[in-house]
Amino acid sequence: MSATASLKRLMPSDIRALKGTAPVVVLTAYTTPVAKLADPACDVLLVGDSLGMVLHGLPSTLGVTMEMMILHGQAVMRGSDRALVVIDMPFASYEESPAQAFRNAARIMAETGAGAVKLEGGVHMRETIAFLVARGIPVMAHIGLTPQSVNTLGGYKVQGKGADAARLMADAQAVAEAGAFSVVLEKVPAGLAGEISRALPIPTIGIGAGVACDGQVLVVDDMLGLFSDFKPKFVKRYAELGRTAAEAVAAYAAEVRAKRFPAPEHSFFDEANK
Ligand SMILES: Nc1nc(=O)c2c([nH]1)NC[C@@H]1CN(c3ccc(C(=O)N[C@@H](CCC(=O)O)C(=O)O)cc3)CN21
Ligand SMILES: CC(C)C(=O)C(=O)O
Ligand SMILES: [Mg+2]
Repeated sequence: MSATASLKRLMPSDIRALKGTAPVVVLTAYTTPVAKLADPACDVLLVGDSLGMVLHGLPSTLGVTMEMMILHGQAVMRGSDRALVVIDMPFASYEESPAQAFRNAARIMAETGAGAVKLEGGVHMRETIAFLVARGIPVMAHIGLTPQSVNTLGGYKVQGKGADAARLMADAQAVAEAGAFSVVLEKVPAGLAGEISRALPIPTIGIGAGVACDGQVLVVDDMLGLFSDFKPKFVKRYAELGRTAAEAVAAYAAEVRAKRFPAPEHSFFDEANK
């Protein structure tokens, strides 16, 4: 993040306009330091509700609260000045009614300054997405594997296989028609994701949805090798920071125990009192 915010931040309309020109690069970010390092390379920083599992040790995303999303959203805004920041609406903050969704989305926008929210659901969220967009809140949709519905989906399985393909296409068409500026496709067969991407006027952002999507997203801790509780097939590790960090911690512990740390160069001395 530069001290003088010279460049204008990307807006949902800019992301929408990338369709057919350049792939949309999305990573999650939950903190200021990670936002600082990801902002120059990414188009969108997603404050995902995956932060509940990755940062807070929750067993699923269902326990994530509005307060958690706003706190981490504020941290990511402070660490970025170029990428569009999109904040996940947490479980039970939008499903009840369009009015409930607007109240909570407006609070997220007002308290963080982020440019858009994301919510899970297709055909059944059509009315809610249209309600938010009509009232000034840009929405990124999320269909396919929607982790907040893990209990009704029966696990983190591939979605849209066989006869379910038509239903997923209907979800995609519904969120686009409702006014979403982009849609995440999670754990969808690559062929179907390509078909959806060609059919929609808005960019599709894939995670486990193949290379034919208009953009890609990964959880940053997964691709850096920092989160190792599970490794889905769709994750590629671009670094092994978890291993590097564990080795550094072990070296520190050994040096403290051996009285090799701190060395004189890490210590202070008073020449008057030796
Ligand atoms: N760190 C992280 N990365 C994610 O991609 C992610 C989250 N957390 N939390 C929210 C959701 C949940 N997601 C998931 C969770 C599990 C699988 C999955 O493929 N699970 C495998 C087991 C993988 C393993 O344990 O190695 C499965 O068969 O269910 C996929 C996406 C995607 N999202
Ligand atoms: C993986 C992305 C799409 C997400 O929803 C999250 O990080 O919560
Ligand atoms: Mg999410």
